Amino acid sequence: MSDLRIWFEVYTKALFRSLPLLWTAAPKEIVFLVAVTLFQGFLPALSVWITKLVVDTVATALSTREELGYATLVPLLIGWVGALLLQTLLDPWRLALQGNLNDKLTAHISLMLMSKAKTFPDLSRFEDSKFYDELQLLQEQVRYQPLNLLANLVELGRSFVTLVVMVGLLIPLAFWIPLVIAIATVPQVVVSSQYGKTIWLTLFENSPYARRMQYYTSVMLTDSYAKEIRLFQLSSFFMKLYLQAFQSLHQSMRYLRGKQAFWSSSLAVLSAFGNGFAFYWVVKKAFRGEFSPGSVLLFVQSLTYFQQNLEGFVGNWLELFENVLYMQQFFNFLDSTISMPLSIPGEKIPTPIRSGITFEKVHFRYPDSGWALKDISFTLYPGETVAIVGENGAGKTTLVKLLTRLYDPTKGRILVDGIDLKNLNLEQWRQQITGVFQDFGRYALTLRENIALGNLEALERPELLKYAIEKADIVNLVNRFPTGENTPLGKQFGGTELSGGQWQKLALARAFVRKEAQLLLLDEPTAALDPRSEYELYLRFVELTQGKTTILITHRLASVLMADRIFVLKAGRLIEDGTHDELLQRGDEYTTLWNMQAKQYR
Ligand SMILES: Nc1ncnc2c1ncn2[C@@H]1O[C@H](COP(=O)(O)OP(=O)(O)OP(=O)(O)O)[C@@H](O)[C@H]1O
Repeated sequence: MSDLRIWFEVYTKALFRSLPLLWTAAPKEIVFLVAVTLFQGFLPALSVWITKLVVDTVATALSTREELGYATLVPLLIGWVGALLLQTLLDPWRLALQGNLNDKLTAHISLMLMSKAKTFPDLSRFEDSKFYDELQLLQEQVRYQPLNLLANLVELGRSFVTLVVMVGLLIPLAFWIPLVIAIATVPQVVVSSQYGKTIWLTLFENSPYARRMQYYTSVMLTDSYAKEIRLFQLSSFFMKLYLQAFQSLHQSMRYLRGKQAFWSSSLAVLSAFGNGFAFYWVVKKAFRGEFSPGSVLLFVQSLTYFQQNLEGFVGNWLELFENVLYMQQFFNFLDSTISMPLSIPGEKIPTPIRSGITFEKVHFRYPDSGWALKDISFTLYPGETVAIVGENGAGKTTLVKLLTRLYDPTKGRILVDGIDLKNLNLEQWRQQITGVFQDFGRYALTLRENIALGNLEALERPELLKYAIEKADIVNLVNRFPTGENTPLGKQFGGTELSGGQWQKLALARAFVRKEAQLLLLDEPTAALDPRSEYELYLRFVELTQGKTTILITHRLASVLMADRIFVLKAGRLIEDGTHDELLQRGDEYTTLWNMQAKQYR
């Protein structure tokens, strides 16, 4: 019982928190929707009442053998047709209002989701699969859950109005009739609500399956995988995986939905008995002449409306349940604390950095994983270029993630001119960094915007854009397009598709457009470039990195010759540190790697 009470409290809290939030999204549409729907709630009662009047007038005329005059009939006819017409006329307007409301609610909630996501400064949330599952579910259902919450609430209101008016019509005949029918319906409401809750929670628990289904669909239906799917003939394989995930999800849902339907339909029999009994009672009374024919008609119609609206009421109540649970999950997301402690406003960034960036016994492990970095200590001196080499999985990219504070070290510290990175203002720190990640973005925007993402000022400063274009050596590429910098890129919205290497050059331009950054991070920046482009880029390397502290991660050892120092990482440890010549003289890991590559060229 106390469990039920807690549940009820959580539910009502989420409901009442949702209302002001939805209200701010579209107050005008909500007012109109409520007004139209509630007004529609009165209309059935109006037509039932007019029908009764018509029947009674006809019956009296028949018994007294009087002529029915137009003066009596026409107002009744107008009233009856008017009520019917209003109901039909208002429906399209209600639908149009709901459409507009849905657009606004979806945009409002989606923006709130994005605003919250913006407050996560690190990557840990996005790499936590449970959290990611929940976020996906919220995002998928944003198009209908908030709207349905309002629609169901308003419908509840409408059904309630109709119910109250029908009760008003029924009570003069027999006060106990609505009471009996309502009581017979209560068990159905309670049981259905319980199942509604269980079904939603099960859906939530099973969201990894739902996400897998979505993933397999995207593998089959998007262009990113189209080549391999066809070459390796993988369609059936992915469809099988999809079916497996579907069956796991569907099995538990089907069972619960079946149970819910069984109990709801069984309990519906109870309310049918209530109705049947009331019907028998009224017809008997009419036979005895205690009720007029109009009253019998009024009774039968009111009872039908009463029953229909009661069912509608229960249905809306159940759906509302699911909608509120969605909103509750949404609020859980909004209330989730940020995963990284931030120093606000934080200490100012030394400009320029004078003594350097120091890693002091830094250890790092990803959540639920082993150590990715162990006991790393070094200093990056201002203006120097350090190349980091090492096998796949050695920890090179992780090191860059710590430097950009996409994660904090698990143990140890990173110091910038002696100040702990955690105490610096994060936003300002990131403004000091530029670079190219291994998995750089390919945005479906114009070429100009793709570059300016590195420094949005460039949208208004053509000279800055020109500077980045020249530095990344893409003047010819830009000039090749008739629309130049304004050429839309990416296939998503019908833009021009670039080659892998051209995209990478664009990513380099994006890095260079952040001209004032002190730190340049290049994680495999030439992996997709042709030998000539790569050669030309490295020829200008000194000029490109002028005035910046640079970290270059690369597997092509020829390019590390540009570096002042080379770090060799192995299984998360920094095992060697020195110039190319020093490391070759030492004859350890670096020498082995160097000789392996040199042999290939020979
Ligand atoms: N998001 C993550 N969650 C858990 N483990 C991760 C994550 N990213 C990387 N790792 C693990 O951390 C280790 C270091 O990975 P990292 O990406 O830093 O290697 P790398 O040296 O950059 O490799 P590569 O040369 O292949 O790019 C690897 O064992 C990897 O499996």
